[in-house]
Amino acid sequence: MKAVHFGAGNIGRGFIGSLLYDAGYETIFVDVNKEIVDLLNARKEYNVVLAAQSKETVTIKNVSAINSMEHPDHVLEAIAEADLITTAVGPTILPTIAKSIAQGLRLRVEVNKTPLNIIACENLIGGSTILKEHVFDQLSEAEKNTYNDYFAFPDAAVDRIVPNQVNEDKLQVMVEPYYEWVVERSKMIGVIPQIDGITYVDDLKPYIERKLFTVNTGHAVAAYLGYHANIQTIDQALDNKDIRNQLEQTLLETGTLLSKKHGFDLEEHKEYIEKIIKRFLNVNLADDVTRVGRGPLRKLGPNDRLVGPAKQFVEIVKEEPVYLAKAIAAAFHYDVESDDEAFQVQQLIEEKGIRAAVTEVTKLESSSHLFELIVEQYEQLKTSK
Ligand SMILES: NC(=O)c1ccc[n+]([C@@H]2O[C@H](COP(=O)([O-])OP(=O)(O)OC[C@H]3O[C@@H](n4cnc5c(N)ncnc54)[C@H](O)[C@@H]3O)[C@@H](O)[C@H]2O)c1
Ligand SMILES: O=P(O)(O)OC[C@@H](O)[C@@H](O)[C@H](O)[C@H](O)CO
Repeated sequence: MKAVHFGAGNIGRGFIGSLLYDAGYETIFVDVNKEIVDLLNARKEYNVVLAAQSKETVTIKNVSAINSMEHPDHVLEAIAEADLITTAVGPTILPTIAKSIAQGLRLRVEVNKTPLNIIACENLIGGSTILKEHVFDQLSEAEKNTYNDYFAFPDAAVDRIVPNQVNEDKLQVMVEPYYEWVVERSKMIGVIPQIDGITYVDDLKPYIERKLFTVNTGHAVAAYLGYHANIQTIDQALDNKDIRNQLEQTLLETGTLLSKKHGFDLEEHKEYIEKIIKRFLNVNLADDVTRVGRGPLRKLGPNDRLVGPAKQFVEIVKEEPVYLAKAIAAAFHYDVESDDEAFQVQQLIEEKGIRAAVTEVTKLESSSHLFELIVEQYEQLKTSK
């Protein structure tokens, strides 16, 4: 069995590649990073190290890679032959890889008319559905009809903290021991892949919202407030009493929303929160706040981990999400120079002011209470810099 995985980065090698190997797949990574691609092809294996005291190491074999800049035609051939396609490139890269996926599917319908599942493993609600839209934008009306019969894009939620890697061995990846991969079975086509570690569910919405609005919302709180307080890593941010309290209160807001919206038992959900906080406290990860805070333009988007639950909290819980508002305000203060999205947000604030920036980035109505709350918190944080 062959899997083609787009993105041989942290989650690609450290999580998806590892589970695919355990399930007996030969994995062909597609990436634009020449150094990683060349190393994968030279060695055909790499190590995954658990960020625990044991430092347990597993060797992932049966892998190779294609540089999509140098050999775009090889990518198409690999897609034509694949039994499964997965991605972990980051939400903003999906439109780019959609072009080669569309061309690969075109070749596939000529040479290998078998069903294929394409699973986007990104931190994004409806990630595979969005990828499908980008792929279908490349197709004619006639092609769309045919391709719907052969190709499926089941949505997924992936959870494993994989920090930036600082290993001498460029292929080695250190990952936390915990992982969860949930895939929407009802949207799949053909034979369901037998991969240990995948939980199949009929409706992904509750699972992706629980993951994004707890793990990633909590992470964002620690990252943006940690950065504001000149703290370097997520575990260190949680050692700060105020940030820890802000994180717990924010997750109580999203927890209240999730239990009201999806019927999660609030007490059980609090245990889920506790487990996540313990994962954040893992000192072996040394997870930099700038990795977790990366891409604030995306993270401040209307449906992402901060504004998404804040809006829904107002609609469903019918109270003011004061802690989420503070986290959003902190994200607007995130001014890491090397982060293109942070630069864009800061430039927007400088040129048009915070009110216009909040409107443009979050798409919130400027007449809403939530909007005022964010601006108010933004001004307050200014004084504590
Ligand atoms: N790291 C984590 O803890 C974690 C956990 C769960 C989900 N995710 C999600 O997984 C995705 C990837 O995150 P990551 O941490 O692995 O990032 P990463 O930067 O380590 O990996 C992304 C990889 O994609 C490659 N890439 C960029 N453009 C490409 C292109 N056009 N074609 C093919 N490959 C391309 C990059 O070279 C890189 O190797 C994101 O959506 C992220 O939200 C990350
Ligand atoms: O990957 P991002 O940029 O969407 O979010 C940063 C982190 O919150 C994220 O990578 C987590 O480590 C991961 O989602 C844990 O499963």
